[in-house]
Amino acid sequence: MSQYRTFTAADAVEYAKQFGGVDDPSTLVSAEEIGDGNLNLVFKIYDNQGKSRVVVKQALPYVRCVGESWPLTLDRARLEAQTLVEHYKHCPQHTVQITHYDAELAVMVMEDLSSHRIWRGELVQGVYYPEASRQLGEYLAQTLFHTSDFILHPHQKKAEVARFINPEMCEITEDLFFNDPYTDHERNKYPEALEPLVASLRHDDALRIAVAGLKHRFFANAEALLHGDIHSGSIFVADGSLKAIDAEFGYFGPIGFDVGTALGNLLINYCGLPGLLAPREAADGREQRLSDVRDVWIAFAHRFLELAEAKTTDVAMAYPGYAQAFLRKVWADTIGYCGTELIRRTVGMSHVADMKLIKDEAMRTECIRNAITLGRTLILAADHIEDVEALLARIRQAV
Ligand SMILES: Nc1ncnc2c1ncn2[C@@H]1O[C@H](COP(=O)(O)OP(=O)(O)O)[C@@H](O)[C@H]1O
Ligand SMILES: CSC[C@H]1O[C@H](OP(=O)(O)O)[C@H](O)[C@@H]1O
Repeated sequence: MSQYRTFTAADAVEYAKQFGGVDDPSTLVSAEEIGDGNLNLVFKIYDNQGKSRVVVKQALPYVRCVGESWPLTLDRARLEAQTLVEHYKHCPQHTVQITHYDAELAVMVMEDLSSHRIWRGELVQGVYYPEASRQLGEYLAQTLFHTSDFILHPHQKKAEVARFINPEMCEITEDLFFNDPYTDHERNKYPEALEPLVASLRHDDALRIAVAGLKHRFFANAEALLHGDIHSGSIFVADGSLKAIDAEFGYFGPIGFDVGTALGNLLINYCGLPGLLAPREAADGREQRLSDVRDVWIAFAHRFLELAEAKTTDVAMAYPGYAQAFLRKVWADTIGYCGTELIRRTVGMSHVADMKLIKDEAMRTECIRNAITLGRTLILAADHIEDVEALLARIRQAV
């Protein structure tokens, strides 16, 4: 018989007293459910001084933002905890620490990051963290390199691919990224005025073939243990600090998917800023986003190459020039997946604050139009954009 029950705040406090790793558990007295994501319950546990001490996160047996009509595997809590534990091993400075996990209850206890703020919230308000993009590139390079064939023994790699098989969560991505926005799906949501543009996506053969290729590589290319949903709402920032959370979509997939998702969210912000801030601040913010895109890629690629040079264990893959050749493919994937993130966040069901918070309806529609147009441009041009400077030029040209 399963022990699973959905936690109340009181259950979360009791659980934290037992498994929170707090010196004096009797000081833990209350909990607040603060989940604002699409899927799970998240409780902050407070002590008798009103200070939050640890976080307890529990998976629900369904998609929170939809309800019980969309059941979802509880095993996602295991996948999230194990992905974050694995990433923490390779990049502790930029990964939230998971201190306890329970499969039966689909619960994990983690480090409280109340001293940080969710990056998306800061980006929409125009608050700039100059080190965040470089730190994100570092997180991506360390976690993706150290879980790839460059370094893992082939037997270990295959065992890891099996441990992180994540079919139900991958199916959500497969549908929401690569199917829904390109079909007339009931989950899609976009301003009526954009119907002709959205309809044109469905009938664009070159686009549909490029998206099919990206989906095929998402199915087939087990290159590294991805975070699987590394958007700006899954990243906490503070002065000089960045921490990734929320890795329940973790599985072995194409490296460019993680890098592209990260860049895609910076570019959604780039497209939304004119509707969020006054003209001068919006222009400055857009320049910062472009330099963030450059910094993420450069930090990622430099560190990945450095690690490949120093630590590659496979004889064939260690041959001089191979890592550079591999990164050229990752670059093309990155641009393509970045484009699909822009489109799925504006045409599909999972909209984000960078667009939702734009008050003026006409302006919001224009910003969404720009994001869709940019997404399409990037998917179509992915194999032809030489380097990051050429990418920035394309973005400026497109919107
Ligand atoms: N370790 C943490 N410390 C403090 N707050 C957290 C922590 N983890 C999550 N949160 C808060 O809970 C919210 C939802 O968490 P998230 O992991 O994104 O849930 P979901 O899986 O439902 O998307 C975050 O946006 C953040 O505000
Ligand atoms: C039906 S899940 C939709 C969407 O929600 C996830 O995001 P988060 O867990 O950060 O709220 C993920 O991006 C999914 O694609």
